[in-house]
Amino acid sequence: MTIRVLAAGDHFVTNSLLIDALKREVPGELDIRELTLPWPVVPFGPVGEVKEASDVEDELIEALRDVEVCVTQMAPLTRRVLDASPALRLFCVSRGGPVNANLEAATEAGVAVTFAPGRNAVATAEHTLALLLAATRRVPQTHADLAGGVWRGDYYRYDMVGPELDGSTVGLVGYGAIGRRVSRMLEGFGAEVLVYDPYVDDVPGKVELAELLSRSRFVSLHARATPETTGMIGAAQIALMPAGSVLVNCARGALLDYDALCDALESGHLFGAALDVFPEEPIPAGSRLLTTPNLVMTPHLAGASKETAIKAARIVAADVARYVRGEALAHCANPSFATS
Ligand SMILES: NC(=O)c1ccc[n+]([C@@H]2O[C@H](COP(=O)([O-])OP(=O)(O)OC[C@H]3O[C@@H](n4cnc5c(N)ncnc54)[C@H](O)[C@@H]3O)[C@@H](O)[C@H]2O)c1
Ligand SMILES: O=C(O)[C@H](O)COP(=O)(O)O
Repeated sequence: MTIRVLAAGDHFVTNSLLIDALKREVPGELDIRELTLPWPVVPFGPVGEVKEASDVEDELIEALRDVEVCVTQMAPLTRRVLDASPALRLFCVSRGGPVNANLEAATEAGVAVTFAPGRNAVATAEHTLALLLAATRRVPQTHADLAGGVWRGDYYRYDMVGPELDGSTVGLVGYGAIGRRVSRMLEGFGAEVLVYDPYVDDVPGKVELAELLSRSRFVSLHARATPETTGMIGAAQIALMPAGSVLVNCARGALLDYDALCDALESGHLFGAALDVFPEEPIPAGSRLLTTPNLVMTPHLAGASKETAIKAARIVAADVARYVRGEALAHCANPSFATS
């Protein structure tokens, strides 16, 4: 039996990556169609022109005609798309969460939704370390000095450079795929790692949040944005961090009070901070973040790498293979859904 599959790729997880992975992982005959989506479709962070999900629904509905399986990063699985696509049984999202799928509607329609946890853990962890070190070693500021023709000697003043990682305590808030990877990297730097994550057990260094904050010279956020984690690091929490500490957020803007962070950088309580994610993306013109001292920022790109895209395609294709073989799906997101 031939299964009709739609590869709905974009410029990150491309159709060619999705199709290569399907051909490698999935047994039997596939009839693969392709749709290339604009980047991004909401609700992903902005790169280039942002399209509303409703703008691509019509194209998607047309491409999904008689299609049983769809593999994609961005395609919006809305109630309207589901209603118009009765042949669809499996929708595989190559992201850390199936954020572009209406799970409730998909479950009602009998469509299994999968996702690709951990596919960007290495890229995000490496970027976290890059930002942490850039903020601590003042890399952007010293580069800007040099580019401006200034060779400053005062970086040899002890108060101008941050603490060494070796022998320092680093607090990780959130100990999932990325937090664990960062922890492994920090071992190589000789740092002591503390962890706050109420949902993991048996982790060496697990402490309560207040203890983590008050003992850590570096704090890095790696929890998902949930009602519980929203605003979890505000002025009171930053005040607990030792003077001269460094705070990094490569997780989600919602976790952190950015005004409180700017206050702590301006007062000098924090030595530095580094951010890859923001409450509003792109950062609006005139934002205080753009003029706050000792802040290193990148435009929500921590998870981006060629390897992330390849792993993402492989993870979703492996679940398509399980579906074809009638096995339980490894990363099924539907609550109380029969996964085989
Ligand atoms: N900047 C980027 O490009 C980028 C890329 C990938 C992921 N992310 C973000 O990084 C974060 C971590 O991603 P991940 O793949 O490791 O996710 P994950 O789901 O593997 O891990 C998240 C961890 O957060 C923990 N957690 C939940 N509630 C918590 C709480 N109240 N306090 C502390 N920890 C809590 C969970 O138990 C889990 O261990 C997410 O916010 C994700 O959206 C950002
Ligand atoms: O920020 C990304 O690449 C994204 O932040 C991915 O996040 P996700 O793991 O929630 O898809």
